[in-house]
Parts: sequence; structure tokens; C-alpha cells
Amino acid sequence: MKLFHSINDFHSTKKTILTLGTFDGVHIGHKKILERITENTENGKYESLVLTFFPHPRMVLQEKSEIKLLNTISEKTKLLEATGIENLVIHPFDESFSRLTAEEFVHSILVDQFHIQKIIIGHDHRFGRNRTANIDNLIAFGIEYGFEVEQISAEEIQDVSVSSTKIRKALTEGNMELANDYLGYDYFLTGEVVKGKQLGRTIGFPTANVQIEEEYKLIPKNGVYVVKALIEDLEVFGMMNIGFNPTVNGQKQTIEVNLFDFDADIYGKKIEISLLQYLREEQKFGSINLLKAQLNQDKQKALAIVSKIQ
Ligand SMILES: Cc1cc2nc3c(=O)[nH]c(=O)nc-3n(C[C@H](O)[C@H](O)[C@H](O)COP(=O)(O)O)c2cc1C
Ligand SMILES: Nc1ncnc2c1ncn2[C@@H]1O[C@H](COP(=O)(O)OP(=O)(O)O)[C@@H](O)[C@H]1O
Repeated sequence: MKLFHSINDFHSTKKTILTLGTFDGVHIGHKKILERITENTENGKYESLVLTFFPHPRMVLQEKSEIKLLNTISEKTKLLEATGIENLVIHPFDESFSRLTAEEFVHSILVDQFHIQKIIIGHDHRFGRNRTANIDNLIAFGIEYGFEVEQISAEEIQDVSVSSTKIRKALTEGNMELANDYLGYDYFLTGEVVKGKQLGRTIGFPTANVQIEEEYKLIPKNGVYVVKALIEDLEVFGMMNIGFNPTVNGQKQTIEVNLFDFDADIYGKKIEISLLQYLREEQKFGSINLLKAQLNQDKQKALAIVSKIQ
């Protein structure tokens, strides 16, 4: 997949079949649209293209918006790459871009820059300044400029039940089953292993502290999870805590993972953690020994769950 950081960087002699949107989460609804694009470009006559934006429009247009996203840019790129899309344009979304009228957007970007042959989008798509244009306007533009518009119905993309907003809600409630179902993959966090208090190893549970790569990434509900970690090419199951470590009077939220059947120094390494199941809420224990006993129980539970997956 070729990645472009601006609309103006994309140049092709072929016509394109494209879609556009924020694609936060790249969930099962999005995948329907992306599948349709790759099917349409299989014969090599056209190029497939996804146009997405960063920052998220809500980060720019709503001053006080503290919206958290389901993917960082690097995660979104990875997920889109896996769909077989040939070109990804991540365009900087700013105020001036948001002021483009629908007509300007279609003419200067879709037609002049992307040589659009066909656009495939969800049924409720709106675009242009203040989101004024809808699918009917797009169809009219298609007739004027000579491109096709293919709409994916609500039923087809399961839009009735799937949306990034619903996935965010499920994650903040620790409902991994629902979130992962909607996503079509297990929700994951990407970060770097950093130093902690060096206490974990003294109680038999070394815990790799993970510093998340972007502060806008949505961190699911505090508590303990069964996880699958990816460190370089190695996949390891484990258990993770998201929380404030009240037993040791922690002051800030940490993300820590104890990996099963694993013993290596991974400080400074990149780690990707998929959240498989929520186990329990974080608790304040009366002593480190009580915490340790609980960790042993968590591990037994987690191993039982892992053995069913493998
Ligand atoms: C699976 C798991 C569950 C945990 N549960 C709790 C908990 O319920 N309450 C708590 O105070 N700390 C909990 N912790 C955090 C420990 O307090 C923490 O790992 C320990 O203080 C070691 O920290 P260090 O890695 O910075 O040395 C948990 C850690 C893990 C890995
Ligand atoms: N099974 C394991 N799970 C997690 N980390 C491990 C494991 N084995 C070794 N380590 C290493 O030990 C570190 C965690 O040990 P810990 O005593 O909790 O220190 P810290 O407080 O710095 O995280 C990890 O960052 C990693 O480098």
C-alpha cells in the first residue's frame, strides 16, 4: 500500500475507485465498503484509494472535544493495509479544509486530483462545509462529472448496530466481547515498554509497563484483562492491568502486562497488546501478599480462557 500525507501528493495516470471517511476503528461496517472497492479494482484497470483525515474532524471543529480514537495513525495504516487497498491518503484536516464546499471538494479533489471513476460510500455519508451535501447531491455531481456512485445500504454494513461511537462505549464499559465483535478483530493498544517501580519482579509477577504511543488513543475501562501481546514477531499470552495500582498508592494511570511463560528484558521494545476478555475491576488490597494471591487467581482464570482459544 502506498501512503500519502496530503491529497496533493497523489498522482496517478489511472482512474480511481475510492471511498472517504474517518474510518476510526476500521470496524466491520468499514470493511464491507473496503471489500467492495478491492473487488472493483481487481482487474487492474483502476486504482483503489482511501481518503481519510487527521486530526479527526471533531478534534479540530469542536474546541473542547476530548474525543479519544480507536486507532492511532500507525494502527489505522496497518489495518487498512491488511484490506488490500492500494493507496491511502491521510490528509491534514484543518479549518480551511473544513470550509471547502461540496462543489469545490468534488471538483478539485475527487475529479481533478483523484480522477475518480467511482465512489463507494455508506448510506448516511455527508460531506462538504457543515456536512451539507448528502448522497443525492453526490449522485447529481456524478452525473455532471461522469463518475459512478455506489451506496452500501445500512443492512449491508450492519450500520444499524455498528458504529465507532458504540465501540467506544463498549470499551469504556469493559465490554470486550461486544467491542471485538463490532471491530471484527481484537481491540489493541500499541506502545513502548518503559521502566516502572521494579516491584513486580519481587512478588513473582514482573509486569511490563506500557507507554501508549499517542495520548488520543482510547484506553478501555480500568481493570484486569486477558491479553495477547506481540513483541517483534513473538506472540505471548498474558494478563494486563489498567489502573492506578491503589494497593501501592499509585498516583497515575498505568498499563501493565504480566506475560505467561516468558522471561526476557523487553525495556524499550515496541509492544502491541490485544484485549481478549475483561476479568475484574481493579481493587485496593490490604497488603502486597493479598495482591499476590489475587494475581495467582487471575492467572489461573486467564490460563483457562487462553487454553480455550488456542
Ligand atoms: C494482572 C494484574 C492485575 C493487577 N491488579 C491490581 C489490583 O487489583 N490492585 C492493585 O493495586 N494493583 C494491581 N496490579 C498492579 C500491581 O500493583 C503492580 O503490578 C505492582 O505494583 C508492580 O508494579 P511495577 O511493575 O511498577 O513494579 C495488577 C497488575 C497486574 C499485572
Ligand atoms: N513474564 C514477564 N512479563 C512481563 N515482563 C517481564 C517478564 N519477564 C521479564 N520481564 C521484564 O521485566 C520487566 C518488568 O519487571 P518489574 O519488576 O515489574 O519492573 P518494572 O516496574 O520496571 O516494570 C519488564 O519490563 C520486562 O523487561
